[in-house]
Amino acid sequence: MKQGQILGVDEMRRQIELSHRRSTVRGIDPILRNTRQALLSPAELKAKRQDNGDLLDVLLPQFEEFYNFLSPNEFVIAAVDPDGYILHIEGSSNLIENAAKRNCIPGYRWTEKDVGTTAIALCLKLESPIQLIGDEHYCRQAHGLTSSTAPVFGKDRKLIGIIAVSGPSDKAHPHTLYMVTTAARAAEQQLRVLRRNKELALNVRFLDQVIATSRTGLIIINSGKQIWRVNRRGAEILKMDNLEGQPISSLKGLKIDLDDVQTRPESWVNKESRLKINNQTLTLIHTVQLVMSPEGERLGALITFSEVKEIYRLADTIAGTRAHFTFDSLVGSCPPFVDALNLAKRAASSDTTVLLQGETGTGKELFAQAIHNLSDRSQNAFVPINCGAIPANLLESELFGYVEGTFTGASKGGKPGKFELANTGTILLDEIGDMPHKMQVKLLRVLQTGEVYRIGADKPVKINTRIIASTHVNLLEAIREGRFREDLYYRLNVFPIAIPALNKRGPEDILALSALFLAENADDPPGLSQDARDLLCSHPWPGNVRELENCMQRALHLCEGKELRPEHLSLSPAPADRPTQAGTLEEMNRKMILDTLEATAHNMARTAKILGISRATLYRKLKQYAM
Ligand SMILES: Nc1ncnc2c1ncn2[C@@H]1O[C@H](COP(=O)(O)OP(=O)(O)OP(=O)(O)O)[C@@H](O)[C@H]1O
Repeated sequence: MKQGQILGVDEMRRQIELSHRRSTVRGIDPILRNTRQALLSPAELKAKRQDNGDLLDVLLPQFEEFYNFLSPNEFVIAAVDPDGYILHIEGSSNLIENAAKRNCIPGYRWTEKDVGTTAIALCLKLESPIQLIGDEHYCRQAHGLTSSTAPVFGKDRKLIGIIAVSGPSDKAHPHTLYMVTTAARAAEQQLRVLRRNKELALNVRFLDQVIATSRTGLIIINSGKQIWRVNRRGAEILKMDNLEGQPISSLKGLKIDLDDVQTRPESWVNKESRLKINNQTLTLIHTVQLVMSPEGERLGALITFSEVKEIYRLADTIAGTRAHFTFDSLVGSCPPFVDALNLAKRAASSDTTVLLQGETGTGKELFAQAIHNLSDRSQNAFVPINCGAIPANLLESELFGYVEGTFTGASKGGKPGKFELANTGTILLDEIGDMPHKMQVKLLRVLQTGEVYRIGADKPVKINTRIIASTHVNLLEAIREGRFREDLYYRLNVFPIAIPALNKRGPEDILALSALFLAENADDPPGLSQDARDLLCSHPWPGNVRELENCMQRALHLCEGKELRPEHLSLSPAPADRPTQAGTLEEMNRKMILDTLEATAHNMARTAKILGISRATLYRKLKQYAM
């Protein structure tokens, strides 16, 4: 027996007979029937009708069709839910009145258990169309009738309802069963369409939400390159509404070649474009992807884009180039240090170029970060670059970037330099005194024009970058020796700030910084013995605060008790005991560097750390001593 198919005559008769036997066994009275037939309250019936709203919406118009062929004075038509409850019945009022006498009205349940053998009960049980004629009904009251029923299936062939038609036996015809079955199939088809429409509407609503709430700008164009949709973020970035319907070429500077996207899709990923919008230049990073139909027809394209400064900000957060230090994190109270702090705070409130001067490790980068963080640019990038540590031939591309195809292997779409990355933010040109002469000329031009040329570019990029330069070198001396351009010096020396060496800051600052580094590196830091304090205050600190920080970290490793003593500090005796001749000191430095390099297997970072100097200083010393 196949679900949903009309049974052969013999099989139908056999099933009717079996049902009669079950009805007898169940003790259903053929005259009175089952007095305990289930009945819904009006509220329950209402709820059931609502639950089966889609089924009724589809079936009721079908019932009207029936009455084109059958008379409402002779036939009633009913919709039944999959539990056997009649949800709706139609026919003339006379017929409905008669049907009511047999409980054949909405709210009553018509399973075999309730009413014995009926077309509804058998259709529920067998999930196949059924026709009962006359005394095939178990109930005598229905003996003059012929009833035809057909199941309606929903998703995954699940029974979702039944159509039932009943009328006088002499008017009925086997065709009635076919009519009911055909109506059930038509209802199923309509329900499928209804379901698909609902799913589609849900998908469209979901997609609309995704597009609208995406934090990336989106433009969808059709195959004729006409803008079809722009999402909220896209309109925000472009500062334009009502772009829909316009050609994509109306965005000046955004060139889209769909044929090229099709043949070389990889070259349309993360491309850079400069758009001219309301007389302003907007730099976008965008990716273009084709949208194709399943048949391979080009429907259009999706353009995803972000403002370049958003990307830089993100890169910056990930690469850790954000400025963390503020003036609150700068420890020191001696007058020259406080003077430097006050000057730096004043510098923060303007956009002037600042020149930080101080020995290595005095905290020049910290000052630069603190200035940036107190300035109006604090929400934008802080980009430091060590001009002394980058090989001369790479420095130009690092600072200014390059355009696509400048050199073999140059990354696709070119690469922005540090000046561009720091646009609307701050660039720190660290170790400016070590900048190669050729680059000094180029830097001077940037300072004069406020524009940078990427290597290979014929057009400049306007930049709005605040410049802080720092140096451990005495620049005036460097000018005298011809190593530094005087014109560049005057451009940089607009707001000079001198950061004092640690040995000029006095015992209070040395001890305050020592306490800070101990607290930063241990949960329960030990105290300093008087001897240790004396030693710290008399040490010359050639590596300044950085050397002190390293010294404290090392001491914490060596000290196991509650008190830090001189032997934990691993500092050489007071400077008075050291040879003072310049040549000897140089030799000692050279030897110390060589020994440490050997001990660390030439690991530059570790060597610099052990010696308490920056890596840049180590490289400089290596160059100086021709090692
Ligand atoms: N006033 C300060 N308060 C707290 N920590 C400081 C202070 N000054 C310097 N430091 C510490 O000293 C270290 C060196 O600072 P920074 O890198 O800014 O020095 P620098 O002068 O830029 O060095 P270089 O010239 O070698 O690049 C930092 O790790 C920082 O933790």
